[in-house]
Amino acid sequence: MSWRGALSRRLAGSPRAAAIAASGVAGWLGCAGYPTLAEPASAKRVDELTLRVPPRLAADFEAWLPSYVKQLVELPGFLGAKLLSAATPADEAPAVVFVLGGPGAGKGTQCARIVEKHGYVHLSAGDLLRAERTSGSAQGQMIDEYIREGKIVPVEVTVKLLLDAIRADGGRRFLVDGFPRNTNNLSGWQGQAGSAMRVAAVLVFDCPEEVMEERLLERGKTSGRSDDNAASIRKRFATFRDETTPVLKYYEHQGLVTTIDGTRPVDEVWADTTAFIDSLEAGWRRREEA
Ligand SMILES: Nc1ncnc2c1ncn2[C@@H]1O[C@H](COP(=O)(O)OP(=O)(O)OP(=O)(O)O)[C@@H](O)[C@H]1O
Ligand SMILES: O=c1ccn([C@@H]2O[C@H](COP(=O)(O)O)[C@@H](O)[C@H]2O)c(=O)[nH]1
Repeated sequence: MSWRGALSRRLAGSPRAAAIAASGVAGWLGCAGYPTLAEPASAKRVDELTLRVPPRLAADFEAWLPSYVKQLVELPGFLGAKLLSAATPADEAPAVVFVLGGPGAGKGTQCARIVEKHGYVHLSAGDLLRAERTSGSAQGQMIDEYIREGKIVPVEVTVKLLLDAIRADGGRRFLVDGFPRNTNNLSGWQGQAGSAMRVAAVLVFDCPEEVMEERLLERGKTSGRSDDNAASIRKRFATFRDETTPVLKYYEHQGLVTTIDGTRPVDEVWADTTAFIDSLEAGWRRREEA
């Protein structure tokens, strides 16, 4: 499958910008372990740029690569690159902060404090899935198996639960905790929620596996969670490393990621977390006043 997009039209007549964009795209695809750029833009005049993508990845790429490329060509120095359409939804759309990090990194703990101090609405994708699992719905058993195995539930299920919760709440500032977990989640979100929601930031809690494992085993003594045991924890770590890392890379390239060291005591992590939310809010206020 070849992917062709608006990039070529926007870059027509701007070979320098195209070459930079091409090497950026190729570098990123390479470092994510995906196939590299098939036809680098070396011609004097660039009318079209083609990326070859294996069929199993085609749907993912179609949904989110174009928006990534849009971000790329907006960077300063990309001479002549013009957007044909807005890269981000209107500012009026409800804002979402994705909260990511390995299992046990402290996402839920910090989110609870953000809710209390800053008034955000906290939606944990894992909590929504656990609630759906016990609701007696037909898909409950399927969700149960995925969670136990540390695998990622099909995106249609998760995005529907998230969007239903967002719409039911009607708020303007949401913390979406533990999502998107893989590139399929990302494309599903962009397809179903992309135009209605604004991803304002991605907050990542960084923590080594040994520390997270200790926390989860301790939590497992009382949590009642079917995946807080040594075997499931190992699988969850592997899923995070293999599937969530490319999502983090994607948002890093968009300049949306803030990483906080989650290894420290809760209060120290919180000091950085609340400072981050304050700076996010200050940025919004400045934009509103401008
Ligand atoms: N900074 C910290 N220091 C020590 N323990 C912590 C810290 N943050 C959270 N914990 C504890 O570690 C466990 C996991 O924390 P938490 O549930 O917030 O993580 P999480 O990232 O949301 O996990 P999961 O992805 O598995 O839901 C909890 O028992 C929590 O009390
Ligand atoms: O977007 C998501 C979020 C979670 N899952 C599944 O749930 C478990 C538990 O998630 P926590 O964030 O630790 O509560 C996770 O291991 C996945 O199996 C999911 O599929 N998609």
